[in-house]
Amino acid sequence: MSAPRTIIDKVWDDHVVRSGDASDLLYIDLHLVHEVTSPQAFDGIEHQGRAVRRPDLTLAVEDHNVPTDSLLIRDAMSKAQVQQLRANCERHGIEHLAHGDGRQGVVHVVAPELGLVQPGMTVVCGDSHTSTHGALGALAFGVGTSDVEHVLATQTLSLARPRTMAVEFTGALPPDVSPKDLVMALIAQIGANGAHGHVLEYRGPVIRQISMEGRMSICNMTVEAGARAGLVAPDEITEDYLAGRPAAPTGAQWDDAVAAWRELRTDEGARFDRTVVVDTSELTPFVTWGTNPGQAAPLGDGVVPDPDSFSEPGEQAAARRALAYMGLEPGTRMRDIPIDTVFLGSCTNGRIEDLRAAAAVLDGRKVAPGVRMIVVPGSMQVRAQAEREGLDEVFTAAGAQWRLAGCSMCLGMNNDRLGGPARVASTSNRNYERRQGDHARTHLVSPSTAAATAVAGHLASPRDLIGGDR
Ligand SMILES: CC(C)[C@H](C(=O)O)[C@@H](O)C(=O)O
Ligand code: SF4
Repeated sequence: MSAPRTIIDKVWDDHVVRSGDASDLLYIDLHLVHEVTSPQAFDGIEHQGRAVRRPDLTLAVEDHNVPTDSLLIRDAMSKAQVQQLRANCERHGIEHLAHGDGRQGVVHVVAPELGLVQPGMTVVCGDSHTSTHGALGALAFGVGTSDVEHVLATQTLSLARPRTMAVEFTGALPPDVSPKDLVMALIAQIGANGAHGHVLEYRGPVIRQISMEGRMSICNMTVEAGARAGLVAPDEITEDYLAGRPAAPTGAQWDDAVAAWRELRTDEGARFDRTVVVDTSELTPFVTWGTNPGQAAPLGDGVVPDPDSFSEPGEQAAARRALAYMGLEPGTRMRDIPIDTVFLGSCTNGRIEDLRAAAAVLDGRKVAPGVRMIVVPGSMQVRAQAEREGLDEVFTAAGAQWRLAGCSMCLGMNNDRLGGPARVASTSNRNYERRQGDHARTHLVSPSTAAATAVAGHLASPRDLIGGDR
């Protein structure tokens, strides 16, 4: 009998075209492309007179640069980049979802909802949050532009075999703790670089209860722990999510696929290079106070930490710098931090369940005076579903703006970039300095925390609103 293997090793081994000492050449089953990291890659292959090897395994989506308040791209640079993507896709016969297409959206929301990502696949994209797709049991990596070129030309990629890490969420799951809070708690526990060089398998009883959307939020933020990728072994939740999606297999092929997916799990006794356990029983919603996703505290009783309380000099310096940028004083209770802007959206939390969670909190309530909230569905399909459920009306009645799909305020590559000083509660994944605007201070939060914060005008959880202004 062969030695027990992790699911990570199984997917890897299944895709090795050629093994080498330092790295293996892997076959790539799905290549996702967006306008920001692909222009030079297309230029590169054209310069060498090469064709795209498998246009049929490639999908392009416009997301980073598109405005979400209109279909008209006013910014000249954004327009040029989007037009270049369209021209490249046309020349190479690649399916392309343009701004205005009913399936357009953030690439990491779009590909799973079309059923393109399936268990056991390898997926790459020139984008760090490609890790999202691990939720479906795929090995999904973000790559750089030179790798995008390599994949376009050959449908393969040379990669060093990663170390493996098991992340076990154990314990009861408190009702107000969302998948976003779980992954923020993990990153706060191990640090923003704590999983460097690893691929994670999320395991244990808690992950089994979490929906596909929630698993995507968790896998999405895996890169914020420094990991290359993270995945969840497929189960019935995965099968139910995929059944009936446009690109999912049907008939006898579906039955064969499901039989194969059921075998796709870590063998008993397989060794991980590292194991991390996160006890979820005592968690409360998590929010960041600093300028990397690991600089986070529980909203329940958390305070802005004193930089001197960290043991490492590097951490102390990072905390000092973060507090200066964020304009925060040590000892301030997290829930006392006032907010003027709320962003609900992104590939972390722009899915239908995220919008439902926020709408449940906003229903019958109002966004606080002086607070601006924008709600940006992760895809046009999410937008349509939300409208079928009347969620858009809940958002607009509360005073929030209801937008088209795109990356929007997650990062400043479109006209949702914040011009002046702002303090933002954001459901996205990065709180780096200047990411949302030159003077923007970002606090990462879950969708329900974002909604409660919009109502309260300061960082707050839904529980804080009870007995309040309903
Ligand atoms: C623009 C792109 C390369 C970038 C990424 O790789 O993640 C962006 O999506 C982000 O979230 O910062
Ligand atoms: S939504 Fe944000 S994190 Fe996701 S791909 Fe777009 S910019 Fe990157």
